[in-house]
Amino acid sequence: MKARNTAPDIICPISWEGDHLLMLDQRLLPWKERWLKLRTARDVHRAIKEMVIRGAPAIGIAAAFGLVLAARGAVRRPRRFLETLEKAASLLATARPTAVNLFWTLSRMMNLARSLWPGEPQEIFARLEEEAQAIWSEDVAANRRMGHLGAQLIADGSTVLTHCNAGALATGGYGTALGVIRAAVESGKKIQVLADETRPYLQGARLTAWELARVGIPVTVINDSAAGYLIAKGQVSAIVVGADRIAANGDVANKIGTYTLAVLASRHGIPFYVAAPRSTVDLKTPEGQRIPIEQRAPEEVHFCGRQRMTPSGVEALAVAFDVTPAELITAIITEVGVLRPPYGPALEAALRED
Ligand SMILES: CSC[C@@H](O)[C@@H](O)C(=O)COP(=O)(O)O
Repeated sequence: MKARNTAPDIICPISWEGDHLLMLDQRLLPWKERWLKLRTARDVHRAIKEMVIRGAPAIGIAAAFGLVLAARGAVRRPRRFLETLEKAASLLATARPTAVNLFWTLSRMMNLARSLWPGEPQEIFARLEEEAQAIWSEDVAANRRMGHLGAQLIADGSTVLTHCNAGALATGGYGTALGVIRAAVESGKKIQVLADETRPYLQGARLTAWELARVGIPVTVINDSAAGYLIAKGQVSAIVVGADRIAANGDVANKIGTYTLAVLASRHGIPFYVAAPRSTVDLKTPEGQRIPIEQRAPEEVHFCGRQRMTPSGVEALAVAFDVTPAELITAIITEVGVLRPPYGPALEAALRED
């Protein structure tokens, strides 16, 4: 069954068309709005790896539809149905290592497939399609709930700094960190947003700025290295970011540069909030140092667009994420409540909630 969001203020990175997945190519934003047609799990794997889609919850949702596409193709080879799905899940799991949402959705989808096997492939395909749609709509609902809860932490007249893109493009729609900002604005508060450009991939300059402009929230893009100066001058009231993985003790992996902001927030006594759904919590990883951190191709640092910025012969290191220790985080905003330290028991309790 087709599924898409059509309301004008709803930005959504994917559209499920019943026999293929449409994906907004985030590599081309804000210059071009091009939708790619994906027909196989292999297409989805490539799209995640190459950052056509990015952001922890969005990667997870895309992977769920990758499995739906694999199931659709496997209906024609019923005897190898489950084996085909297992292979597709293993492939999708290699797309990116840090965002735990990818592994969470793959195991949710595969647990369902295994529980229905042996069975009628067409029927299992239909159930997987429903499950992927449920994962997607649950994410949007979680975003809205987080937005509502998080907005209460943001005072009228605040200037909020955010990093990377934790908005509708990075989720099923609406956003985590940007959801908090959007909900604060929707509740009538006057909010200024500062968006770090987020070198090298420029998720802040390209995507956060595009998204906020689209929903009519004024945003000022700053170069990443300006954050310390502005915070020291008292020009930032709070920092709100998303997360790619939250370890059992509350340490948070997020886009490289997040840790620097948390240190600055602590030094200058401003709140540092993380907004993330429970699908981003990984209780199996005890602490942040155990979270696998993605390193991307050095070209992402060497180049700005098509222009090489470094002399030939020098090396570059493209570390994609860092870890912010729990002690630097003022609160973790989830869909079931605003968690405060100590995060270990708070996260465990949040995951037990219905
Ligand atoms: C709601 S998205 C939270 C995070 O996934 C986001 O802040 C982030 O770090 C994304 O990194 P990316 O490399 O663009 O996938």
